[in-house]
Amino acid sequence: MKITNARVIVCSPGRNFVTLKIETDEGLTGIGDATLNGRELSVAAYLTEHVIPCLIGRDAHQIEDIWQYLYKGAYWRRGPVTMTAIAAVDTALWDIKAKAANLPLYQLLGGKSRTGVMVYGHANGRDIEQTVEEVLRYKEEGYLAIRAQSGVPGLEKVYGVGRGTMFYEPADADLPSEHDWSTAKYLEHTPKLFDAVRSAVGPDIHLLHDVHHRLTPIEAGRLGKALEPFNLFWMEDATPAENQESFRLIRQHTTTPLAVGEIFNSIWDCKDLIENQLIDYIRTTVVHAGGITQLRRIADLASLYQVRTGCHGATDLSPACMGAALHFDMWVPNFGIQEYMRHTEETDAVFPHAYSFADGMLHPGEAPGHGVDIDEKLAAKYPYKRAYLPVNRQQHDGTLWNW
Ligand SMILES: O=C(O)[C@@H](O)[C@@H](O)[C@H](O)[C@H](O)CO
Ligand SMILES: [Mg+2]
Repeated sequence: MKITNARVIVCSPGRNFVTLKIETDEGLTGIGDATLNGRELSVAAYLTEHVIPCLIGRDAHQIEDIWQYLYKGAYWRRGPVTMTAIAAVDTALWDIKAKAANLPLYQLLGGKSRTGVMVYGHANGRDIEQTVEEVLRYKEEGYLAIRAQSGVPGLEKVYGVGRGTMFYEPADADLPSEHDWSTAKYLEHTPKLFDAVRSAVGPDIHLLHDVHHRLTPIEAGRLGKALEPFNLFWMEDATPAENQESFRLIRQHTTTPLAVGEIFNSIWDCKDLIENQLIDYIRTTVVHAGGITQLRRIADLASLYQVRTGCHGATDLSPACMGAALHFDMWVPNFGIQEYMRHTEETDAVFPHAYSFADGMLHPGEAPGHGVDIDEKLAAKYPYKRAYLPVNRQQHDGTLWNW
């Protein structure tokens, strides 16, 4: 089955998405997500200018060979742009292979290992009271796991707290907006938030929190320790992960489980943290970590050390990524949890999909392939709009900080 054509579709149904569509001489097509939030057009150009010409005429079934060809053949290995582009090709090819077999993708990976994919929803509010209300709303909707983020007194805007409540979308401006940050205020507030949330929601719901890279290692150790009484499922991205040794320091101070990896793009970024058992959950997902082909390798490595998966699933990852991730989640033996930040209705309409939510779980559906398509006519009605994630500056002197 030969690849006859491939093209990049950029659209903005409420937010920007980049999608790769591959066509074959047998009439089968597949799609893959290629969205890199705030840097979208770099991946679109990488695919159009440098990858697509190399795909035409290749056997669509040779997924592994094409992966190696794009990875080793680029000479310049790894990096978010390259790996997102490779992921898009890989996802589209797995979609095609599963359609050719007339099977849902999870069957090709090894079949179902569970009845559904446990997800965590995002509860956020401007203060503790509103966040507690939101957590209870998610519980009411059947969620088994809930991430809680709240506004911090004295800070105007913080990561994780949006304009509306059900749909959180941080990319919001033609140029990056600038927020104030105060570690002291955040550290003072967050244990109080989880004290209130845990007593309102009871012991059975899994609670999660995303620190979003904003603490130093020793501050992260202190927060993890302070949160121990509230029994978190995980504390995510407690400190920036370029210096992975720093996780050793956090580990020495807390038994709160640690999750890392949504911004990693290769197995090499994950290796030391996993092998040294410095984390409990690995957050890489299909789109930014080289597709299904590499994600399986990361998960297999993680399984040797009892590290479980927790795929990233924010709104800037398109339904095509979510669909593929859910098939992976159905199969992967060391599954932990899947993030589920709901897309808007406009996005869902552009990407018709077979997955659905019921009783705290997502189900990938039984459609052949990964079960997600793109309505190109509808997509064309939503042209690309430049948008960026915000940046943080220290409140007292304006020093640029992590957002
Ligand atoms: O855990 C998460 O979902 C995040 O950290 C994301 O919201 C992240 O900020 C975005 O994916 C950035 O594009
Ligand atoms: Mg995160």
